[in-house]
Amino acid sequence: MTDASGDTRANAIEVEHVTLELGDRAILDDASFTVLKGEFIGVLGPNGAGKTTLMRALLGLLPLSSGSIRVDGEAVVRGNPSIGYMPQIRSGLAGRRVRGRDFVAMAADGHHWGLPHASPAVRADVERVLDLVDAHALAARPLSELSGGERQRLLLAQCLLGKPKVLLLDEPLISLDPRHQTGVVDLVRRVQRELGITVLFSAHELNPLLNSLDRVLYLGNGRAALGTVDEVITKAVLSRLYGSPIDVMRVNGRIFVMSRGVEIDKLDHAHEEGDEGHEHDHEHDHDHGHGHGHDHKAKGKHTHNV
Ligand SMILES: Nc1ncnc2c1ncn2[C@@H]1O[C@H](COP(=O)(O)OP(=O)(O)OP(=O)(O)O)[C@@H](O)[C@H]1O
Repeated sequence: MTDASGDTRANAIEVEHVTLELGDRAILDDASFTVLKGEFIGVLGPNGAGKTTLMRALLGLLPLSSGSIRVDGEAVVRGNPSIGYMPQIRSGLAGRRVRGRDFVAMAADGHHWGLPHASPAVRADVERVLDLVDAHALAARPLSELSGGERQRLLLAQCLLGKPKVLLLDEPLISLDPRHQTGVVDLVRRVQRELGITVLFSAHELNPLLNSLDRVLYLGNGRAALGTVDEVITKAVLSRLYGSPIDVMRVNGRIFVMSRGVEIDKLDHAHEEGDEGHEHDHEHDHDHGHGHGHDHKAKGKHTHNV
């Protein structure tokens, strides 16, 4: 967003006419939107809509077919210290004996072997982030003894190393029960406000985020819509993004997005529950090679802040 004087300093992420293609498919097609500094954005959309792909583009891991992206005023670049990234991980950590504190330290730049080899500056940063997420009690325990919610707390601590200005959190709620989901969302919201940073938090369900998010970025059909819940979670906008008729129902403060009478979250993600074969384990430099079997064809022109 540019004000009358052309000042863009309040912008955390500027996406301008971006097209992102994987294989012969346009995941985003001429999408434009602007996230402001200090916003908590819920990133939603059907399976395969491109939530992970967008994050990878922001990290400079995926070339843009066209358009431009700026993060904190700068063109995207690999290894951008302004960005903290939590990849979508749903397994692999539970079996690890590494202690929480060492696990956090392993994410510090150049300190893949944990605390014993870390510099005083890294050690201090590890303590700072453990404090931020209130994880000192977890720091001495092995990951294998922690709950999913507690491991998420340490993953968040890792993302906060180096004082990033933007956090990209890819589906942190996956595999968590509703109580732990609420705990993770509340924690991210608290830390985000405390530090005044910008958060993109992807999820396949809107309701756990409803009380925390400032705006929603909804992806689908090659398009993106960014706005408040009331602006985006509507029959008109979602029908456009899904490419088929969508109904939106509000019941007791919760919102249900329905397609032909069935809740769409359940349709889209039913196969994920306990589906070991579908797991993602994204590392910064790994290819994102899983397939979903959805056919998203970009149609027409798209996306803007609504
Ligand atoms: N290397 C690739 N080549 C072709 N298509 C790909 C490649 N990597 C991913 N895709 C496809 O691109 C689409 C976007 O995937 P992405 O993981 O970004 O979606 P998502 O919104 O994060 O989905 P989910 O909710 O399942 O995590 C998917 O349909 C995926 O199968």
